[in-house]
Amino acid sequence: MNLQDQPLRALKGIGEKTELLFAKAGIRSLEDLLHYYPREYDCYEEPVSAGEAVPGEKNAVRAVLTARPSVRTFGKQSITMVTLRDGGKTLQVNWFHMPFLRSTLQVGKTYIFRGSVTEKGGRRIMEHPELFRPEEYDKICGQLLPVYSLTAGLSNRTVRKAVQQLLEMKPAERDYLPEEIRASYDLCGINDALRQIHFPESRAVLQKARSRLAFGEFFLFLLGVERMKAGKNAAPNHFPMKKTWVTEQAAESLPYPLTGAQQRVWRELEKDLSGQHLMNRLIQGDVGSGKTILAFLAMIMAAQNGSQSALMAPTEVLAMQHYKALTELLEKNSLSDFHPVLLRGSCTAKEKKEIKEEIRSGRTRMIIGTHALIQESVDFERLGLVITDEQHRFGVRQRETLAEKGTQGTGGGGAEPHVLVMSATPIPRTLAMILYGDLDISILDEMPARRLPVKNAVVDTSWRENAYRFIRRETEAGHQAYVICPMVEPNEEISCENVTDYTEKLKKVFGGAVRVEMLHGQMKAQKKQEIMEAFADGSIQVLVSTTVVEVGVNVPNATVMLIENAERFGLAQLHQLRGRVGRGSAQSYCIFMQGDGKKETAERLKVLQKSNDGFYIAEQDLKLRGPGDLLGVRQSGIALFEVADIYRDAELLKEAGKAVRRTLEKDPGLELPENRALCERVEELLKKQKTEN
Ligand SMILES: Nc1ncnc2c1ncn2[C@@H]1O[C@H](COP(=O)(O)OP(=O)(O)OP(=O)(O)O)[C@@H](O)[C@H]1O
Repeated sequence: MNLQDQPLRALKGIGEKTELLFAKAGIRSLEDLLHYYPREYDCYEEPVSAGEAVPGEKNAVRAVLTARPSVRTFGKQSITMVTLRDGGKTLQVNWFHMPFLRSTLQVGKTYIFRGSVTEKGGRRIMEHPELFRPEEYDKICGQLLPVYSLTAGLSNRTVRKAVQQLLEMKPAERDYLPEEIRASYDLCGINDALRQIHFPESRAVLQKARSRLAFGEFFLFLLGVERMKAGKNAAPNHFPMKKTWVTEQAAESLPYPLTGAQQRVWRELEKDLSGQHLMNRLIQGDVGSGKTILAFLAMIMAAQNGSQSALMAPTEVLAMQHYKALTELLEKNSLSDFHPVLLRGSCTAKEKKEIKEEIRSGRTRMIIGTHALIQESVDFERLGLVITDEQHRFGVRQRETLAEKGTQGTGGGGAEPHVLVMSATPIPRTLAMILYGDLDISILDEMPARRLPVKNAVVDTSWRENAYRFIRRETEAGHQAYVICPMVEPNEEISCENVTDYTEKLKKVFGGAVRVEMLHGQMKAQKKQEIMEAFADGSIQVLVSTTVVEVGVNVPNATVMLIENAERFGLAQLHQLRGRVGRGSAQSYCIFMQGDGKKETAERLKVLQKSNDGFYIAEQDLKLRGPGDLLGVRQSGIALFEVADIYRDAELLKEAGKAVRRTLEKDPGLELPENRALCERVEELLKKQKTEN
């Protein structure tokens, strides 16, 4: 029987009206119903006597009805009441709008009353309980019963009954998970899982069913991603680039040697750019691992091969910094002819017009910008490489919009460009696959040599004066400091530090010897630029800032980071902020100042004190925040799965990733007979995704 074609009316007791209600909840066929998983489970407790009922909890109370219920009416409202007695104790039971109970309940009979008990003025009251005959209750006692998400008019009982009927028809689905995978991960069959997810025999069995379904969802998704990637990687390279000695020369001109990881990733990039297929790659590296230079080398390689490249940064501050660093690198290597330009929202109309003309005519080969690159109508002459920095700040859609611009090139280059994405969000590889599904992943897992790990301190506000003394000492030694505040200006409703007042305060604390300035997102671009430049060249010693410096800002001479109201930031964000120091060879320090005095905050911040490793911190953040949101990961991941949860099931996700790799190693085209069901299912999934986009 193909459940997909079977309407709900095939079930007894479901008519047109109920069918419409089901449709509102998205259930249109028996197949939909089978996969409409419960939101939670209700466990019918062992009944207790009226005297034993515990306030604050749900109780099932077994009692003999000793008197007829009384009914009180107030206009159209009514309350039906009985009093259950047990020794000297009483329990009052109330129902709303059910006056008929007065005639249906029989004195002298035993009933089970099930509901939440409260205590008011020394009296225990059970409000609006479910009512059962003992023999009826015995049948369900101890069982886990499903609770479904409902729409108005559709009761849980109706859905439950419909599912029960459906399961009695013994629907049999073909299991898409190959036998061998099921055996090695100890997973039950799909039909067992479906039955048990609705009506589990026990909590243990329910857990098994859940794991099986979650694993299956991850497995299918990851396999789909691999197939999609294989398709994308097959796209021809419209901008084949020859390897060039110019990039080697640029790398050699740096004041440091590339780390082993940088060299490895650079070789991967070179291979992609010169290969037969289009590049779609993500570079993932912890803060300060040196991603930027790889982007610059790729841009140089593109320019040397006659293509334009565009680098899109998430903030103006960062775009300016990249522009400056790239310009210096080119000058040093006599490559200024590539003529880099900086396009940002705050350029004047005249500037924008000139820059756009340079891009359109092909005079410039390198374009750095912010969102302006996609917002403005920029025509590229021959866009061969698109780089987005800090991908989580942009959506996938924005990355694609920029890439699409390449296909409209004016100089005959109108074809899909290479795509490179850089991210400092350290997340496990499998999770990265969910977020950046269609990209190949390169990981920079080595920090530049001669970096001393940042020393951390978690303190409360009583330590502030010490912190200032410490900052003064560091500035006297020729170093610089950041102070981060959560707010720009004072706000009566939120008590936390703000950049405006704090800057004034520090100016007074440090006097004229130390230059203190502020930076925040609401300042004019010109002012921001001046401040950043003055901080970068060392003429400002202390920069009081909001989190605008969080991503990518690079001033290696800064050695102190003081974060006020550290409790207001997530661990991953604090790690990013800390990443602004420890970028040079001097010892750096990060002071997390806690303003809320809470023990939980101190515990959370200790994770940062313990480790400087972004991957470890991201993992702890995932664990601690549970259903929180790590830089938008949840939002992007949540809609994909019905049972699986990328946080709670992180381990399963990892295992599913391994299983996918194993399956594809054995059978890359999914052509073996045992993988037929799997292949069909994945194709279905990909087709569905395509039509949804
Ligand atoms: N191999 C290296 N050896 C020493 N210093 C390096 C090396 N590679 C890069 N650097 C320097 O390290 C600093 C950080 O590099 P970069 O800004 O590229 O880091 P990032 O990975 O982009 O970090 P973030 O995510 O914080 O932006 C820069 O000052 C850069 O010049």
